[in-house]
Amino acid sequence: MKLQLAIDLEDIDGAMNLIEKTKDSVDVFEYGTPLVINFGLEGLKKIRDRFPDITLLADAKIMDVASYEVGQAFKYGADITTILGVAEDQSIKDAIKTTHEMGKELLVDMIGVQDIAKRAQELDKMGADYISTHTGYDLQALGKTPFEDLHTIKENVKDTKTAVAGGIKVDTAEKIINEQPDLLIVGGGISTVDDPAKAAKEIKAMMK
Ligand SMILES: O=C([C@H](O)CO)[C@H](O)[C@H](O)COP(=O)(O)O
Repeated sequence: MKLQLAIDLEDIDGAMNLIEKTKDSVDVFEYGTPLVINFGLEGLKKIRDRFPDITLLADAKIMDVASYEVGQAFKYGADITTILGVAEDQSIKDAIKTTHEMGKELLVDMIGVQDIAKRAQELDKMGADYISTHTGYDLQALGKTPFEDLHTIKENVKDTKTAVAGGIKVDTAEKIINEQPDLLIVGGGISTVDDPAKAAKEIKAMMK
C-alpha cells in the first residue's frame, strides 16, 4: 500500500515546502486540481525540476480531449494523471492507450459516478491502472465519506489497483487501511495540520 499526499490549497513554494517536510513518509505527491487551475502545468514542471526523483501525480481530472491532455501532463513531468470515471468510454480508452504508450499510469476518479459497481467492472476491463473512490470537498461538507465505495470497488475489479480519497485524517486512516486499498490519498489530513511530517509518518506507520 502506498501513501499519496494531495497538495491542493498551496502555491508552488508552499507545495515544495510540504514535499520537503514529508518526503520520508510519502510515496506519491499529488499536484492537486486547484494547483492545475492556478498554476497550470508550468507549476508541475517547476516541482519536477526541483524534485527529479519523486513520484508525481497530476490531478488533471480529464473529461475530454483525453489522449492530448494526458500526454501534456506526462510531458510536463507527471508519472500518473487522472481522468474522471464519468467521462465517455472512448475518452477513457484513448487516455489509457496514450498513457501506456508513454510508459505511465492512469488513475480513474469515480467522483460523481452513480453506479460504482458497474463502472468499476467496465474500467477494469478497459485496463485502467487505478480506480479511486473519491468523496470530494463539496460532499465532505455534507458529512459523506468514501469508506463504503472502496469496498464496492474492491469487490468489482480483478486487475485494477484501488485508491481512496476524501477527508481521510490521522484518526480515520486506520479504518480505511484495514480495507487494504493500493493507494491511500490524504490531503488536508496532512497538509493543514500543525506538523505535516508527523501526520504523514503516523499514517505511513499504520500501513505497515
Ligand atoms: O481531489 C481532491 C479534491 O477534489 C480537490 O482537488 C483532493 O485532493 C482529495 O479529496 C484529497 O484531499 P482531502 O479530501 O483533503 O484528503
